[in-house]
Amino acid sequence: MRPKAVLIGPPGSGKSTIGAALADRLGVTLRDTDADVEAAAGKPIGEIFIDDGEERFREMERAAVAAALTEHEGIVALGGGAVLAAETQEALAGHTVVYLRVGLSEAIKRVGLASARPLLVLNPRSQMRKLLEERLPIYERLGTVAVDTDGREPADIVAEITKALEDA
Ligand SMILES: Nc1ncnc2c1ncn2[C@@H]1O[C@H](COP(=O)(O)OP(=O)(O)O)[C@@H](O)[C@H]1O
Ligand SMILES: O=C(O)C1=C[C@@H](OP(=O)(O)O)[C@@H](O)[C@H](O)C1
Ligand SMILES: [Mg+2]
Repeated sequence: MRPKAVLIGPPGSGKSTIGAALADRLGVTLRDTDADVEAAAGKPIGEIFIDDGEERFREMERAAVAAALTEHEGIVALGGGAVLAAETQEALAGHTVVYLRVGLSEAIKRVGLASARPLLVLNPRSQMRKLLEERLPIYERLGTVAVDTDGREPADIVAEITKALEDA
């Protein structure tokens, strides 16, 4: 069993939103590993960070990603930081990995200032800039398909991904 596509990219790139629309379009279901971690912990990600720390969140995230990649046949959306784990980088080999590109300003606009994302609560703009600098090379390397999302409607992005999957 393997997903039709795995979505990666920074927070605000649209992994969860585009993932749901893409799954709809393909008549399959979306598995969002952030939701899996929340279900396993029985609390929102913000609370996991506060109560248990980021390390514990990353440990749960690695397990959620490993399970989704082997159990799910539809679309899988990862959390933005999941690709930092060497184990996850290795597990993604051989999968169709769609990298959703987003620029700093648009990512900030999308996640908003009152972000539910614990890493972006303090100084969201500088945190996002740092995060992009660290991660962009990883996303670029792991993505087997890369799609620009700035200034584009979800439907347009979904159409491009669908076509890329057909051509693959
Ligand atoms: N192409 C897009 N254009 C405009 N807004 C978008 C687009 N993609 C996502 N969004 C919005 O950005 C926010 C973050 O999207 P989300 O899917 O949660 O991103 P991610 O899962 O990558 O962090 C949501 O409010 C969503 O509606
Ligand atoms: O970039 C990150 O490290 C994170 C991104 C979030 O997911 P989204 O990318 O879906 O926002 C979530 O997993 C957590 O807040 C950590
Ligand atoms: Mg998401």
